[in-house]
Amino acid sequence: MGKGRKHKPKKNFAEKRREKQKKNEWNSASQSGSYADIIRENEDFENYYKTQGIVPEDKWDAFISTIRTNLPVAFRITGSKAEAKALLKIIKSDFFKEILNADLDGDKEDVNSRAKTILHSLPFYPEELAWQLQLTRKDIRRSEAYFRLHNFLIAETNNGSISRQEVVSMVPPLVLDVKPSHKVLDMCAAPGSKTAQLIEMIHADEENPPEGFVIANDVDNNRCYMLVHQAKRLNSPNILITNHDSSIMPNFMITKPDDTKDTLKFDRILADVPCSGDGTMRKNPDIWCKWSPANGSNLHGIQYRIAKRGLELLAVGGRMVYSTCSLNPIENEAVLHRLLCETEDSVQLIDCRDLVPGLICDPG
Ligand SMILES: C[S@@+](CC[C@H](N)C(=O)[O-])C[C@H]1O[C@@H](n2cnc3c(N)ncnc32)[C@H](O)[C@@H]1O
Repeated sequence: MGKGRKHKPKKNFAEKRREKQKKNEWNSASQSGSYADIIRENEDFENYYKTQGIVPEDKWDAFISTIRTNLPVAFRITGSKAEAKALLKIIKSDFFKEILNADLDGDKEDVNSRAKTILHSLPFYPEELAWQLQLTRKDIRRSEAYFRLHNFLIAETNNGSISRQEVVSMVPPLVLDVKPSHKVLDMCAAPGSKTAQLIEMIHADEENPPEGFVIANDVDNNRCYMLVHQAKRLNSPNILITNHDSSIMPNFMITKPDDTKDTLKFDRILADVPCSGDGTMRKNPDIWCKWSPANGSNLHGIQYRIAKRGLELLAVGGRMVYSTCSLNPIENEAVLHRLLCETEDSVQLIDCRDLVPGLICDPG
């Protein structure tokens, strides 16, 4: 018998891309690189938002200078409660303090307070499970200690114990207030960082299997594979992925215990709609070069249609969160205003700031 050729199982394209993405996640997170040369100015952007009055006049200068700076990296501690607790202990331990303090000069108190600025937990995230890290790529190159910290975070990301996620992206699932019994629909879910949070919330009670589930949908077939990856990583049997235009999402039919059919209504819906993304300039500085008021206006229609379909699929007494990563009132307040006018008293806007204590925010 001839020697068979040894076939190494080939990694498919998506797997290779994901591996590369994981490695790059923390590298690109520490920023600079190819974006260093971008001039962070756009006259139309400034005129538009100044005229819209999105921040009070006395806060404009602080606002504009902040959005010109790079975004700090943030991550969530994931996994079971026991695993999360163990990792949190490491992050709060002397091992971490030593790493952070190793490169700082000054007296002890000063060093400790500067180390806290570099790595600190987010006040509004429950149980200290979300953290922000203020390190640039330059810091990591410059310091052996930060390089070790960086490698620790990459290793923990690879084994699924932490998920890199922007701070603002953590907010919509928090205010959705998902409980293990809830039927949840995530209408525009890919790449799935918020879906992961929703699934974790469904599994919050580790003693009992949840009654609820998450249906994660995205119109983009390729991006749905990212959702499959998230679901696999979290090992949950309580997720279903669908690939549909959510503005015309069909009804989901269920069979009740008495064998009759009914339309499924959701207790919680997340409409994290496609948007111009101009709130992500600190992470994607190329938006400074591309920004135009038309970007937001062109998206208002689809954003409204997705949110409207969401309300139709929502159970009476349920909660829907509408979110974008745009600053533009045409994509935010105008969509909600239109829906509230059309639905009259059947839909209510609720104040959920009590679910994110310490988050600095203003009413729209
Ligand atoms: C802002 S991203 C969602 C981010 C995601 N929720 C997360 O946290 O990772 C918007 C997503 O909406 C999807 N999308 C765009 N139009 C859609 C539509 N009509 N129906 C469903 N998904 C849509 C895009 O493919 C994109 O993945």
